[in-house]
Amino acid sequence: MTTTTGPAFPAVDVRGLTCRYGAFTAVDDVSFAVHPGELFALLGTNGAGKTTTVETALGLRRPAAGTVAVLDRDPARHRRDLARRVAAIGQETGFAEGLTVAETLRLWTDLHRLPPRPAALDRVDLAHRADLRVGDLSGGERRRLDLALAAATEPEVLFADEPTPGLDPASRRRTWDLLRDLTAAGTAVVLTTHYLDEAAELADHVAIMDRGRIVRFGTVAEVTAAHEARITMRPEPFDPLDLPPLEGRTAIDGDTLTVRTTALQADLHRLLDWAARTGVDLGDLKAGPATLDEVFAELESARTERTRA
Ligand SMILES: Nc1ncnc2c1ncn2[C@@H]1O[C@H](COP(=O)(O)OP(=O)(O)OP(=O)(O)O)[C@@H](O)[C@H]1O
Repeated sequence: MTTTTGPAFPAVDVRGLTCRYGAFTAVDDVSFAVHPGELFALLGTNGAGKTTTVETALGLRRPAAGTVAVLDRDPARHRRDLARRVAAIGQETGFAEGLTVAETLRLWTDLHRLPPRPAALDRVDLAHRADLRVGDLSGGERRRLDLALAAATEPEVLFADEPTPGLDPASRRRTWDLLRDLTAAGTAVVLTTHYLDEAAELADHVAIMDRGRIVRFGTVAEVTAAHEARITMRPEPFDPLDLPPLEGRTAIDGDTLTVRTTALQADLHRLLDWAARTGVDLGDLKAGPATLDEVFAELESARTERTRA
């Protein structure tokens, strides 16, 4: 856990990481650092290289080039040493089907030489399932057990690979709360997710990977601010020829006007001024920065255009 001064090194330090499967480069010169108490989200399309990056940080693969340090150690050489301090929850869970939930938790804490922690099940709302065999749990309950076990060890680093698919909204919220509790207690969390709302909700920093490379990095606000903001409205009465000059690009679809702009405030001001002068009603007016979804869509369409060219 975090000391009052904090360690001098990041909890996870990835520099120039390159991973290959034969001749295929799955991760290409990737660098990022995650500090204690920080949640870092690794986003990307299918096959972007997220799992390969995480597996390398867990010491399951060796890099073709670059370095990975977890708690200042090489995870491939110090896996056993790090196992007590680093937790991972993955897309596949490998529990003994015949044990009950409570027995599984007990076995887990024994393995980690920890005192029994039955309250760990409360944190993921599984206490009422304590006596059920793991084999009888639903898919979502298994994911919650996976998270409960990881959290019970109070890890210094947690790799959470897609922790919420298949969870109902309440369980998803509870998982988010638990991840927040862990970071508040000083755990460095590396989250891989396809849910952009999850990243926007939880992450201090995000990196978007595309075909092995990090193509965007920063806080969610920084990543979205680098893309065009959007203003939409249904002006009434609406004569497109009467619009004031704007810096952004306008598009009209039926009675809806959309403006994509890098000058959100200035263009909004011009539109409000125009509406006040001309008596136009700006129905359903919405204005805001790009969302992570829109950033993804833009990256995707830029990629499609490059492929076509
Ligand atoms: N064992 C392997 N042998 C060959 N290629 C592999 C192997 N494992 C992964 N790959 C390829 O490496 C690339 C990166 O895979 P990876 O699983 O890291 O992506 P990901 O971002 O986690 O994807 P997803 O979001 O679909 O889980 C993909 O193109 C994948 O097909």
